[in-house]
Amino acid sequence: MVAQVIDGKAFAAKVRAQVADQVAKLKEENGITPGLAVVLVGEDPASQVYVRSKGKMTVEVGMNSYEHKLDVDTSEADLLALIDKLNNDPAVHGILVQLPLPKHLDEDLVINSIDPAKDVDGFHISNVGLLGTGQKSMVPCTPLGCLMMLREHHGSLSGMDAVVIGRSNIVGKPMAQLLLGDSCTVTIAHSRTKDLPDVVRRADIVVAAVGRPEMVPGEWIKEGATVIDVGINRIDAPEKGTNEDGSVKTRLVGDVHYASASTRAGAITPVPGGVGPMTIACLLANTLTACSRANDLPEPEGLTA
Ligand SMILES: Nc1nc(=O)c2c([nH]1)NC[C@@H]1CN(c3ccc(C(=O)N[C@@H](CCC(=O)O)C(=O)O)cc3)C=[N+]21
Repeated sequence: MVAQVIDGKAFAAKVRAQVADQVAKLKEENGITPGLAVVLVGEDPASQVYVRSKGKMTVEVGMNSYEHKLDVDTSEADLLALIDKLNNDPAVHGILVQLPLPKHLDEDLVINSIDPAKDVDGFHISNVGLLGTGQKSMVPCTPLGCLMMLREHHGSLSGMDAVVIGRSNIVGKPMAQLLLGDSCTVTIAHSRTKDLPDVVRRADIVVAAVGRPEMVPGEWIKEGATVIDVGINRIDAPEKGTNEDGSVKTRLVGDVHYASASTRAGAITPVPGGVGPMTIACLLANTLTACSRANDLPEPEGLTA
């Protein structure tokens, strides 16, 4: 079997177009422009690239983008003061603090100081609890994007066996909650799981989110299963030659060995061009959702869990 490629890049463009449509309507009918504030502490180059692309797409869908770049040795008090200001700013409907934070900052404390209604990452304990109990919440962007792709491909997920590899608060755990919400039978696997190959072999849906390059080989995948690859790993690619400075060129790979998995899976997301673009699209969708709720307007259709 040759897997159907689930084109996250194209799907994300569709989601962003839907967001843009609804933002235009909000402006026209209600005079409201959704605003997203992104806070970046420090100068990690990968984070800077990511924050720039988020800012660009935010503006493209017609929202206001507020970028706050803070020095790497910003104090916790100063960061909390900025968050407090954003919490109280009516023009800001969504707040994202780019993770990871420098080591001297308490990530849990910082995240939990964001107004849960503006927590477009869905990382605040209050949103985690609401999601876990099936109540209306802000849903983490990456798992939401994965869920949208799975629903689009399958229609109903009811009764399917799903395995989530990875138990992070950012992806694994909320992904498992969403799959459970759609009536899958969910297994969360991790580094201590006994016989991971066997666990994966039973799954109709495999979500790989561990951050280890190509750790899931095709042989583990059940014929016809749907594979969602959350990993974005940069590895050396000597076959591509060297850069001008003599360093070896690199390429992006997922947590799944794509070539072998795509001969067994029914459908698979590529890296790049799969989950990554959907994450950003869902961030914009969440900002629109937060703005609609803040103004007692109906939930944007098709953009929430
Ligand atoms: N508070 C917070 N929320 C986040 O959502 C968050 C974060 N912190 N910190 C960093 C990670 C990383 N992340 C990515 C999103 C999209 C792509 C993406 O679109 N990637 C492209 C490839 C980009 C390339 O070529 O390098 C793709 O997969 O096709 C990548 C990475 C969100 N993160």
